[in-house]
Amino acid sequence: MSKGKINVSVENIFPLIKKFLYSDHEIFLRELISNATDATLKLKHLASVGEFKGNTDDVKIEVKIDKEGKKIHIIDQGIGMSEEEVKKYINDVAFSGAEEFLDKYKDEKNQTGIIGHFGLGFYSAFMVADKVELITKSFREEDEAVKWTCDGSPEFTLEPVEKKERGTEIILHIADDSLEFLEKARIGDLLHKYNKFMPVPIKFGTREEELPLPEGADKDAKPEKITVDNIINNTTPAWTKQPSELKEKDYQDFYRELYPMQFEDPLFNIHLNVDYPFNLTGILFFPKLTQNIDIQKDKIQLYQNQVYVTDNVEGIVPDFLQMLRGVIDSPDIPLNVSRSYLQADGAVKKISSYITKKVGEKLSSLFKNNREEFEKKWNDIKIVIEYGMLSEEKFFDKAKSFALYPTVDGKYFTFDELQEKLKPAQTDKDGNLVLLYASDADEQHSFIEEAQAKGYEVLLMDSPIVAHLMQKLEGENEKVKFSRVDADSIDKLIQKEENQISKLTEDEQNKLKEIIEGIVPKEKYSVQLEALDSKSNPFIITQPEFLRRMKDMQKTGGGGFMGMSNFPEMFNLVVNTNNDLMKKILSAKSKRTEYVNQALDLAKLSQNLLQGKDLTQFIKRSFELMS
Ligand SMILES: Nc1ncnc2c1ncn2[C@@H]1O[C@H](COP(=O)(O)OP(=O)(O)OP(=O)(O)O)[C@@H](O)[C@H]1O
Repeated sequence: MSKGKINVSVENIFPLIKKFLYSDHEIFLRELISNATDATLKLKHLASVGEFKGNTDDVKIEVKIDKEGKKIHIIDQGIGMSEEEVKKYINDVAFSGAEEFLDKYKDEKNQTGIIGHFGLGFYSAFMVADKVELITKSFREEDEAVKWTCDGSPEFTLEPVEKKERGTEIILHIADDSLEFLEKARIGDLLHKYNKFMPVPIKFGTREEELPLPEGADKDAKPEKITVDNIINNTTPAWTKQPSELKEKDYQDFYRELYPMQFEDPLFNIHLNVDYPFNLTGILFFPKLTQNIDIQKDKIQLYQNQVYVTDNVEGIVPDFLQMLRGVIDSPDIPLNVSRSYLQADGAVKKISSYITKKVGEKLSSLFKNNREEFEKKWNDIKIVIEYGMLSEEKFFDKAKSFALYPTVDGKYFTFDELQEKLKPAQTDKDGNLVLLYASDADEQHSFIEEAQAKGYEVLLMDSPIVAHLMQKLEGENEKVKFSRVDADSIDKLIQKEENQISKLTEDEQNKLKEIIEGIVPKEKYSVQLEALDSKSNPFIITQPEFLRRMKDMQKTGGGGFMGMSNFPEMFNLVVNTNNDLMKKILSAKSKRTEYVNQALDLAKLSQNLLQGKDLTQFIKRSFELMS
């Protein structure tokens, strides 16, 4: 037996490991299984080039819990190590790796969000164990098996040991503060979280399996049961295959495998596959999204060579695509660095723009190949696309060809089509194309009807960030204006000629204004007389487009409009001087106030603004006016 002292600058590195990585103790299992996987894949590689002659078909990794003995065993059948290799790799390399890692970690301990904790490797075992044994036999027949033992101090022992099978067994003597890891359920969860797609089969206990009944067996015959290895992972998940090998069903099945609690099918998927200038594979799914852009639980998962790292893909996947689901796997993403570094990293930037490009291409081909289907999906994908158009200039350019603007009656236009088809009817006297829209087809029903009666199209723009998008589109297209149908009377929204003729004389108009202002609450309504079509409603309540849009934008985080949401609710009361009611108001003696209030309440009613006491009064007054 030989004894030695690990050459380290810190007297005792292990308490440090524990302290710094306190919250992440669980990663020891991922690290040790990754090492076992590497050792197995190396052996397979040697076999493929003829340097190893044995059979590597059924090699696996086993994780065993010995609850009574307070031990966890991780056993592989990989290349193993000779005595010299243990000295070199475990005492020197692994240790320097751990030390280097801690150095980095110390510097960045105040920076939140280090992704994964790669680079710690073998010594992470000491986060949960107070003694670690490593028993290993190299694939080279002539090398003797050795056992390395270390109790957490820099001293270790190395001695020959009896071991016939090739490979490495790590025995963790679990420390008293980590006994949770002796629970089968805890280890089962960890294996499921980190290892469910690793490339080498991982055995964790056994399970019973029923054999199929022989042909012609009795109806009541019980199938025979056998005990088989409980393999916890799928070694060839869908993203590791070529798109040509996969059918739609395979993608759907993989979605279920990733998110067993999702019952709705994804709308479509995007298979990512590049090897130059960086390596990246993965599958992204477009889920059905609702109005709700709340943070969701099932997120995109990041893997490195099939090892789960994190589901925080900030910086790697562009913001607007973080509402998608799926997997990305890349060995080229630096994992043990802070996020600010990540965002500045050239490779990572390229990955992010590659993903954006791929998503754009997929959407564009879906639109071109089957517009009808695309239109059906629009409502579920629009938030992602609109958000993308606002946040990524390149995506905005790409999305111009497939972003859709639906009308309240179910027609879909692209922006180009809107301009082409609506221009003749909806251009105002100043040459602006006015695009009318509603945010709620029921609430703005009477306004929509007025617009449609004039032959105008009304778009339905109801997603939460659409105000920002309209702002951007107007910025890019000088002669295009968006206007909500209830922002003014329809003749004012698309004003065709300069002066409309009023049936009232100027004196009458002044008098009318005075009367109405004396009755309606001043702080709420600004009274505007307009000579509209005599068939148009007498009173119309509107909220100026600018004011309302700024408020909408502020709700969803628009810069520069601070304080807008505190702005008092203010409306325009458009009074149609050509409606016959005005004559009645002017000449009425006894019922003037009632007429004005009645007309005001009706205008409120059509805007869904009549409630509570006002509604009760309205009903009462209506009956009185009838009697
Ligand atoms: N199960 C194993 N079988 C064979 N060799 C192993 C095994 N575990 C560790 N080693 C050797 O010990 C070395 C150090 O392991 P360690 O986990 O500390 O770092 P690493 O795997 O090289 O890198 P990483 O920091 O990514 O984990 C490995 O490179 C490998 O040569």
